[in-house]
Amino acid sequence: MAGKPVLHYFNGRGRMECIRWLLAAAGVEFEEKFIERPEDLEKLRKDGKLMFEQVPMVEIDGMILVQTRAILNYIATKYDLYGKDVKERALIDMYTEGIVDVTEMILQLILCPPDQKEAKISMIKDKTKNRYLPAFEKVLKSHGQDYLVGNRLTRVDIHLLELLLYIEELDSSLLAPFPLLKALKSRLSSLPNVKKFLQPGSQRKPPVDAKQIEEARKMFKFE
Ligand SMILES: N[C@@H](CCC(=O)N[C@@H](CS)C(=O)NCC(=O)O)C(=O)O
Repeated sequence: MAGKPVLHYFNGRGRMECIRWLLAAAGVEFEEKFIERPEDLEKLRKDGKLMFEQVPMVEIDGMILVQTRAILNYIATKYDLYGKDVKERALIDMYTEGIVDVTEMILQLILCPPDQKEAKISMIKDKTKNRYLPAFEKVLKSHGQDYLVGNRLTRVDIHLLELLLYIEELDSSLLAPFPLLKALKSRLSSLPNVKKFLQPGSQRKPPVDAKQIEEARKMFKFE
């Protein structure tokens, strides 16, 4: 039997947190090998484990996978979280890309120069409130099911839950005008695997320490 997947990334959310979320929601236990110093990343590169010299990297089922989307696609397919047919999959992909657009804006906020931060937060709040959350509320209303696509849990519900938690962290009032999204959030939060991952210590917290942010920026050459 294959061992647990091993996740290689730094001890932060970044591009790995959605992978952690999806594995956890599928009820898959995983191990983490944190990249703590530039040498850790260099070693993975020298060992030929990073196809494009980048992380996230996941060792799973005898494969070494890189590229966040490819990793998520594999997990979603393997654990039957990718819809029942090509049409459901098309919707899942479309909704997922919208979620990625907002999630990336929020995650990149920590790397934003202090003098631009306020303007960026206000732009993100505006887009979240007026563009993205209304779009997902509308999907739930017209679809009339407990989940975003089809009538069972798929990866996109998990991606959206992760995003809703980040949005609440940014401003807890943003979700207020969206009753169907709030109901989805509480339904998903009570699923046993999700509930377990919501326990303190399972998810990564945003870095608060300026030194930690600077180190990550240097190590990963963030612009
Ligand atoms: N398209 C890749 C991008 C990966 C990426 O940019 N990884 C960053 C860390 S979040 C990295 O390894 N940067 C180091 C470098 O590019 O040299 C993905 O989605 O996985």
